[in-house]
Parts: sequence; structure tokens; C-alpha cells
Amino acid sequence: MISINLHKRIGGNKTESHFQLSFQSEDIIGITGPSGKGKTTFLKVIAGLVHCEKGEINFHDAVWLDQSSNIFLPPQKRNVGFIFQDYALFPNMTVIQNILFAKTDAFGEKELNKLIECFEIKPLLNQKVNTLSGGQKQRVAISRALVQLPNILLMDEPFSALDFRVKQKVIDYIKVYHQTFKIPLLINTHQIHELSVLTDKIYELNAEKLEVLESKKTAHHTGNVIRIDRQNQLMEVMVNNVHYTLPLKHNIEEGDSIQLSIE
Ligand SMILES: Nc1ncnc2c1ncn2[C@@H]1O[C@H](COP(=O)(O)OP(=O)(O)OP(=O)(O)O)[C@@H](O)[C@H]1O
Repeated sequence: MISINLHKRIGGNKTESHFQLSFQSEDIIGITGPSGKGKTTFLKVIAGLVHCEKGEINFHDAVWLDQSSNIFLPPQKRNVGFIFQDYALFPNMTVIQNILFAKTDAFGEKELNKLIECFEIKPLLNQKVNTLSGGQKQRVAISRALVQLPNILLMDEPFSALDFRVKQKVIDYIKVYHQTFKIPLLINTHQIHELSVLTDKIYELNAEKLEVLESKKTAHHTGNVIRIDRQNQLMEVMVNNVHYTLPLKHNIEEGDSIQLSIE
């Protein structure tokens, strides 16, 4: 069990925001909410990059943070994978140098080749990162975090620069990666439909606290099919103002209502 309980003043706020959640290694957690409420800041506190006013982080049996006992495990000992909004790649290194810098031996060559293939970065491997487009940089940043096999993967708007087709491939890869390595994922995004295809639970950081927005374990709804992508055999379904991207079912047309049970 991973339990996080943090209090921090965000921006110039006088009151502290409260960020509290618990989850298992098998979980993928989504966090959404209005801009500037502190989603990125709280991810940085979990990584140990930013301090908070008050709080505890228990990672299974290890205490990463306990302000009341002056316990603060430094970032390098937490082995956190962080995908930053601005990618934070080494600009003068090539793509493969960036990836190999982070890669752990436990992430084998075969797995690396599969990732390179799936993320479509093979032609870019020997290019300097500062010559890449935003979407290409983002794929490298995700790759670099994945090959690290971190204790937890913190992803800040990880798919924002990817086109629809590549995004589906990356999301599918991450689902399998998560099932294989059982690394918990915390994903910040405004693109809530991206979260819905991946996450077990979605929280919203709003009004200075974190609230459950959706839990897949209880989601059984009627949805409207708002878009069909026949090329990739996907359909976009809207349920209670949340978008889901799902495999296309037979005989479904745009505008249809369908029953959606998500486990
Ligand atoms: N390095 C910094 N120095 C000072 N203030 C900062 C810094 N980074 C962020 N802030 C402030 O902290 C507040 C929260 O920012 P944060 O990036 O955590 O919000 P967010 O919810 O992730 O926003 P977004 O959804 O736009 O990414 C904002 O008011 C921002 O101006």
C-alpha cells in the first residue's frame, strides 16, 4: 500500500491544499483539476523535489516522508520516474543516450527494442534531442522514464503533444508495461478521456483538496458514441461528460447509445 497525505500552500495561497490518497502497486491513478491548483507541485513533493508544510508518504514498508519526525528520504533514494511537462531531457545528448542514461539492467534489450518499435523512435535514435519536435521529445521522455523501472511513475501531462494514432500505441504499451512490471502510475492531465482508458480511479484537485471523481470499480453507465475511428478500430464514448476511447464494437454507429461496464 502506498499512502500519501500532504499539506502545502500552493502559489500565493494563504490556506494549505490537502492532497491525500492511498493506492496499491497494481493501480493507475489519474489526477485532474483546474490549472494552477497544484497538481504538478504535489507530484514534485512525492518525488522529493519540493518540500511541503506538513505530511507523510509511506511507500509500502518504507517511510519516504514524515515531517513530524523529520524524516525526508532524498529523491535519489526514492527511485521515482518523472515525466515532466517540459520533458527535462538532456538536450545535447542523442535520443539513445538519453534513454540508456536511465535504463536499468532489469529492463532487457528485447523489451527496449519493443519499446523503440512501438514508440516509433527508431529513426530518431542518433539525433540530438534539441533537434526533435515536441511530440518526438515527449515520446523520448516517456521512454526514458519507463526504462528506469522506477518504484512509482509520476506522469505530468504525458500525452499532451502526441497525435491520436501514436497516443493510442503509447497508451496500449503503457497498459501492458504496467501489468508486467506492476509499477504504480500517477497521471496528471486535463485530458480526462486519456485518463479514463488507463486509470482505475480519477481524483480531482479542486477547492484545496483532492476528491474522487470516478472509480472504475463502480462505473456502470449508458454512454453515447461521439466519434468512430475505423482506421484504428476505436470509438470515443461520452459518459457523464467523461470521454472513453474503446475498441470499436460491431454494428456501432456515431450517435448510438451503449451500455458501458468498466471493471
Ligand atoms: N517554481 C515555482 N515558483 C513559484 N511558484 C510556482 C512555481 N511553480 C509553480 N508555481 C505556482 O504554484 C501554483 C501551482 O502550480 P502547479 O504547476 O502545481 O499547478 P497545476 O495544477 O499543475 O497547473 P497546470 O494544470 O496548469 O499544470 C501556481 O500558482 C504556480 O504559479
